[in-house]
Amino acid sequence: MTPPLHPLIDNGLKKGRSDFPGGKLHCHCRNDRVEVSLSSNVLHNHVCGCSKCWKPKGALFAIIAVVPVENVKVVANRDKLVVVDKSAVIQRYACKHCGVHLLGRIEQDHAFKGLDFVHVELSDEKGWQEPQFAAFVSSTIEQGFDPKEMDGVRARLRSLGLEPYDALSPALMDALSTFTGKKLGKL
Ligand SMILES: N[C@@H](CCC(=O)N[C@@H](CS)C(=O)NCC(=O)O)C(=O)O
Ligand SMILES: [Zn+2]
Ligand SMILES: [Zn+2]
Repeated sequence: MTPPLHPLIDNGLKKGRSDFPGGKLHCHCRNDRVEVSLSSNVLHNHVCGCSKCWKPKGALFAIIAVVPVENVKVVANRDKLVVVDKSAVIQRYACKHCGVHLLGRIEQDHAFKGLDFVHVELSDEKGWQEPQFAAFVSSTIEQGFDPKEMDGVRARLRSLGLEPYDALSPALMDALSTFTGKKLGKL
């Protein structure tokens, strides 16, 4: 028995719609919810096992995607947002009351600058791009997950169509290395 991975995928993946126009994300507060409006669908949606991405209680993975910053707008209760770790590459803005991460932004020179990181499960709308792969799978061990159970977790991810990686997907790793190669003048 594999443990719950994430409520959005535990009962199988639901495919998104290519014509999905975006929607609103909101935090988990009962009142005065922080709201973020996205004016497009997301890209590169994936599950992430790292310790920094916000995940719902009991889930082994986060589900996280990117969206161009110009398509992202905080539309309600922005004053409740705080940066979780100012030293991180991704500045993750969390609701200081419920702890949910509403968006992650990269301010420094970086391959992914210009893309915000968001969790589509914070939306009531259906049609968001479904997860495409699993990232930072081995990082779950750092948070206490039994290394002996990793084969089962990877098999379960594969059965859902989510190829497991211990960093990002090859395409995203290539994008990061292309950026570095150019910066170093090697490309
Ligand atoms: N093993 C580390 C990996 C952390 C990590 O590198 N996370 C990736 C995926 S979200 C990243 O890009 N982090 C940049 C950041 O957190 O700013 C952990 O679990 O904390
Ligand atoms: Zn909240
Ligand atoms: Zn992560």
